Amino acid sequence: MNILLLGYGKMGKAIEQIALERGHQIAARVDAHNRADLETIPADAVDVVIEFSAPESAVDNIKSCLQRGWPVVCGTTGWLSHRTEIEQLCQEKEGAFFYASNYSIGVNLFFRLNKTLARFMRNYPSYHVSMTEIHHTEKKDAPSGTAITLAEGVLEGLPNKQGWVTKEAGDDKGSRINSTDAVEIESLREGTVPGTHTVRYDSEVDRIEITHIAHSRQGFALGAVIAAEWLIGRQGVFGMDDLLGSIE
Ligand SMILES: NC(=O)C1=CN([C@@H]2O[C@H](COP(=O)(O)OP(=O)(O)OC[C@H]3O[C@@H](n4cnc5c(N)ncnc54)[C@H](O)[C@@H]3O)[C@@H](O)[C@H]2O)C=CC1
Ligand SMILES: O=C(O)C1=N[C@H](C(=O)O)C[C@H](O)C1
Repeated sequence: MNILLLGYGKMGKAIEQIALERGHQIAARVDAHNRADLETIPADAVDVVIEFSAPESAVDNIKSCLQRGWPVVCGTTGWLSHRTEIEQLCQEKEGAFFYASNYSIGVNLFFRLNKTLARFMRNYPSYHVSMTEIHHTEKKDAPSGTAITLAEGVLEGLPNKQGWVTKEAGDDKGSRINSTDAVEIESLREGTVPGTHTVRYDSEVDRIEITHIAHSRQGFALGAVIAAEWLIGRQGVFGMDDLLGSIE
């Protein structure tokens, strides 16, 4: 397939390498400096777009591609307040849009483990749930998209919790509630860490915790290419549960 890489930074380059290894072609590489080129690329030169750019550019990028009739696989985080708008545009254009806060298969297994653990903990209110995510110092958004998905999974299993809050300031980005009623998320930025997520349940006497550690960006990149292969020929709005469900 002919892939348009929209955003050619750390992830764009990792995706290019895996796409070439899997026998695909790169139709174009569009980054901030040549963003205007997007409008000049012939529509039939592109089978699918893989968009990994920045929180402030993702929405415009996705809209431009859906307007051109291109299927879009998006991994950019930090723009989800516009999700409904994008999903409506996709339906209106009869297009195809795939989003995941994390394309790694391992993280998606971890998402399922997290939901199961949260259901187990429902009857043990003496445990306080909190999360920590660690990423490289270039990361623009906090908490990470993955941490937000994990928090949503915890909230599904623990109906008494009322939202998530960022730990440092208590100035939540999810909902304005007391942190004892909420899932606390701590965001740390260290060196070149690709992505580490921990969910923990602490009581007076012990702690239960689960951690996913990405050793590199390879897992994210491979998942994004597999999602692009899967998306071609489909119409609608999709996520990793659709993809994994279809290959289980
Ligand atoms: N869903 C997932 O599995 C993963 C998501 N991410 C997310 O992907 C995004 C990109 O991550 P990285 O590649 O590490 O960042 P990066 O900063 O290395 O690369 C982003 C690139 O986008 C470019 N860019 C900025 N504005 C643009 C525009 N208007 N059009 C096209 N390109 C533009 C930048 O110049 C830069 O080269 C982030 O939001 C990150 O959180 C990262 C890893 C995995
Ligand atoms: O910015 C990153 O690097 C990553 N971003 C994603 C997120 O916000 O969850 C996924 C991964 O953790 C790496």
